[in-house]
Amino acid sequence: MLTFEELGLKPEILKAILEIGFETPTAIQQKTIPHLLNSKQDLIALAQTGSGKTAAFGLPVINQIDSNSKKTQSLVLCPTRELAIQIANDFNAYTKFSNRLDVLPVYGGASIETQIKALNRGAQIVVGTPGRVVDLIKRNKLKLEDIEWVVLDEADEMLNMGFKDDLDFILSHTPESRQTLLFSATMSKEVLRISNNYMSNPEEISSGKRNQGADKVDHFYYIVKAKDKYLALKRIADINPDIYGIIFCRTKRETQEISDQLVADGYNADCLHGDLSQAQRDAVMGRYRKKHLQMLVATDVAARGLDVNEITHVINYNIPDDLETYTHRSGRTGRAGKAGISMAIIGPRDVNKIKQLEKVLGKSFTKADVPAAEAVIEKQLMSFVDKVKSTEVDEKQMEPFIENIAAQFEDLSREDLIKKFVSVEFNKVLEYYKNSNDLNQAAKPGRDSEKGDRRRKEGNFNKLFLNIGQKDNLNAGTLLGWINGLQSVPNGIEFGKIDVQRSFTFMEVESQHEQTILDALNGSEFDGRKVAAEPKTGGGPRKSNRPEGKRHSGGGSGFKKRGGDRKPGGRARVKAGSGGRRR
Ligand SMILES: Nc1ncnc2c1ncn2[C@@H]1O[C@H](COP(=O)(O)OP(=O)(O)OP(=O)(O)O)[C@@H](O)[C@H]1O
Repeated sequence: MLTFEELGLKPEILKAILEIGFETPTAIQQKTIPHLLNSKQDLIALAQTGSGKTAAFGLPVINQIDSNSKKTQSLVLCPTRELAIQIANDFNAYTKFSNRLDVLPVYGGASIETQIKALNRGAQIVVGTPGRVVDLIKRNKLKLEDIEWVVLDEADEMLNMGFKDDLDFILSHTPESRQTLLFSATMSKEVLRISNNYMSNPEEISSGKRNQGADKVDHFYYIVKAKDKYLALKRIADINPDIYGIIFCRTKRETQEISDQLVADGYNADCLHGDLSQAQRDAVMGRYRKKHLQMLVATDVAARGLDVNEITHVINYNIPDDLETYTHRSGRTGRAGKAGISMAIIGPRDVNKIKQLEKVLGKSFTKADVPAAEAVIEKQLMSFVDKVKSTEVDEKQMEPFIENIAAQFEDLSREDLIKKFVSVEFNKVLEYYKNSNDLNQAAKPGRDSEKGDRRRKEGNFNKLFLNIGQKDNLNAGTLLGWINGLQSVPNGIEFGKIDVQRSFTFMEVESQHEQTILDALNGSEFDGRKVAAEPKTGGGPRKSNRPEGKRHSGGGSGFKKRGGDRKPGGRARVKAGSGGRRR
């Protein structure tokens, strides 16, 4: 294995690497550094999450920057401002001993004037998000005519976020002679599209198997009813008192809701998503990186590529449909050769998705049981005992009071005293778990199962039309999860084929339960949108004969997807996280 010295990096960079603490180059660095130092050929580099891709492009690019010129020579594009800041910070560490070399992060939500001033002073390397980079080019403040290296980091996510036009615009302002580098953990259709559109005859370098997740991550899944997902999340958090985790949710709204509920229940959590201001996002990331926050609830976009040390758990609050998303999520743990745990909380019909992930990732997932109340209580108690044992006593401060305190407890035996002290901390936990149920569910056949097919063939299914679709962040899995979580939907209803289109959905339901499902769906809300459902009678969506939102008799009108809304009659709906405050 080659050392950093043997790879041909400059002494000032080697000194910086030594100070950072990198001992040997990672597998992808072994391959990309010599290529980039010796060739101008475009490069696609694929390596698993957490394998050191930032240094794999950063070190060789920095090594070749002409620090005698103040012109911008390298542009790194990435999808989010957190990532831009992170990459710029990493580059600053690599350039610590390189004189006159400036790295500037540019991203939206922060003062453009400050960024323009810094650009006027000159920065050889600019790391930015596409929108802000376009803005700076249009204002003629960011000049790209001397760019030699363009790096596209998390390029697929940039396309997913709709930055295609921005990328076209930016790259059309860079010289043809530039070297374009694309770094990704996954080889997706988007990555291919980018290489076709923006790269010429790229060399492909990969380390490890394509699309493979981080090596040392163990994968687990829990099967629970949709309405119990939040309770399961709390139990997972409670049985891991030292958790330092990321919880991934589907939408900004869900991210905010779960985070709010966790905070209300006494957990040390906060959220990261695109509706927060720059200042809020910076504050959250700052607290999380310093470990002042134990749980970060995040959207996929906001947390893409984040490198936070020693994340213990990645929790998928729902299982994503595509492999790329799962790989990027689970890759927030198990970084730089460390171990990590990735968990998915899934519905009874989602097991087939786990099987698919197992196949493509080449890793097996272990089915785990949501811990029972007794186990959680024991774990919490023992963790408390450990904390008490390791707490340092400030004898000097304590001294004036101890005699008095001891006198107060004179009548209590040692055992009673312990019980009382522990109860101060634990009565709420014990109360919360007193009547708790087993949350575990057995796997049920997925919607494409043989049984489903057979029943469909037997003609037991009716087709429904729903006015929600992909643009409401819906897919078949989330639809089933949501419906199964509605209180008025009894267990055991079979669903057949589900066809989610952009703005509407067809779904099959057992004929004898058609009305139950229509009643439950009509008037309910999915992700803020009022749902209308009706039987599909041949030839396309049927025109509604009811005013929008008017419900069938006997159904639950106006109830929302989650979160303590009340049904008519005043009875509280099962609130995710019901059971009272934990602390
Ligand atoms: N040669 C090395 N030796 C030890 N640690 C390293 C080395 N190179 C990088 N690292 C560390 O590994 C971690 C992951 O690196 P980085 O963030 O570049 O991963 P990545 O491959 O870009 O991951 P992702 O695909 O998730 O964005 C960082 O904390 C980084 O400091």
